[in-house]
Amino acid sequence: MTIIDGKMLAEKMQADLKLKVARLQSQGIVPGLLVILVGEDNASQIYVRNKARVADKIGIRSETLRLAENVSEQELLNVIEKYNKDDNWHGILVQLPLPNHINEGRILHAIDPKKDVDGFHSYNMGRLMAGNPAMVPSTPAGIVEMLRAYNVELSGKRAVVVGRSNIVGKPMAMMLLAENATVTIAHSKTENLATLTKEADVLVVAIGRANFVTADFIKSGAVVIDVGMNRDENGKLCGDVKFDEVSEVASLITPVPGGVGPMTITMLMEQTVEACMKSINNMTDDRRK
Ligand SMILES: Nc1nc(=O)c2c([nH]1)NC[C@@H]1CN(c3ccc(C(=O)N[C@@H](CCC(=O)O)C(=O)O)cc3)C=[N+]21
Ligand SMILES: [Mg+2]
Repeated sequence: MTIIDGKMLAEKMQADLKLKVARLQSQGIVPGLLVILVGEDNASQIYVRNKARVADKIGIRSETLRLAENVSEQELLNVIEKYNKDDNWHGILVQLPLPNHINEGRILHAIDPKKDVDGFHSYNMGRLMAGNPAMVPSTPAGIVEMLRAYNVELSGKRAVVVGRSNIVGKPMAMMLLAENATVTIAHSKTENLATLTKEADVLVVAIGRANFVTADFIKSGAVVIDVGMNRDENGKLCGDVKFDEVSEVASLITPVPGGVGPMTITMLMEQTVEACMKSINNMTDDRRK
């Protein structure tokens, strides 16, 4: 069994990105990522801080705009509109979850799809579904990068994704399909889940329940990707997969922490740089017109 080192791969990609950003900087261009954080949710504060730290390391200018928990939907929409128009910001990310009084879908749709580094806007989701991806959600994109780095064969293989969220499960299934895997999406209503997952050559687990997936869910030699980010009964960070026993059965497995999480952040940065480069090309195109 081999542990997929997401942290190391993320650091390598960050070093490559740093060079790319340095080249942009020598032309006087600095990619900018605006993160909007509503309220005081503890986990969100940590994630946002991590994003800012990685942006800084790569040379991306980032700013976290903190809005009060009781900010109105309209105020938030106004803020997004302002940054949509501001050419200095190439990426805009609204940290989820949002407070209940705010309609998440309406907010995500207010972000200019060109600046939607999360890939959550329906335009970008549609592009992914159409097989012509633009901005893509960073968690599944990071998983595809990990599978590629570890030479995991996907074509013709049986992939099972547990979880059907718009931010992980659904886009993950589309990306695996694009790699010619035979894809099944399972979820909380799926009957005989373990029987199904036991058929998976590649199993992606994104259900949000600590240590839910045990060794009896796993085909011998399977590749297991754990998207979970939970706290166990001792408050320790853990995934959706019971690592100790599943790693006995799997051929490759991601740890938590140090697996999917660092790759998620890195792909966000990559998309910010990509958005910046595209915006320059568009400006050049406009001048040519
Ligand atoms: N608009 C939006 N975009 C997101 O991408 C987004 C979001 N909202 N809301 C919350 C989730 C969660 N998420 C994580 C990213 C990195 C780690 C990460 O780096 N985890 C570290 C451990 C971090 C720790 O120690 O707590 C690891 O797995 O090694 C975790 C979680 C992004 N999300
Ligand atoms: Mg994650």
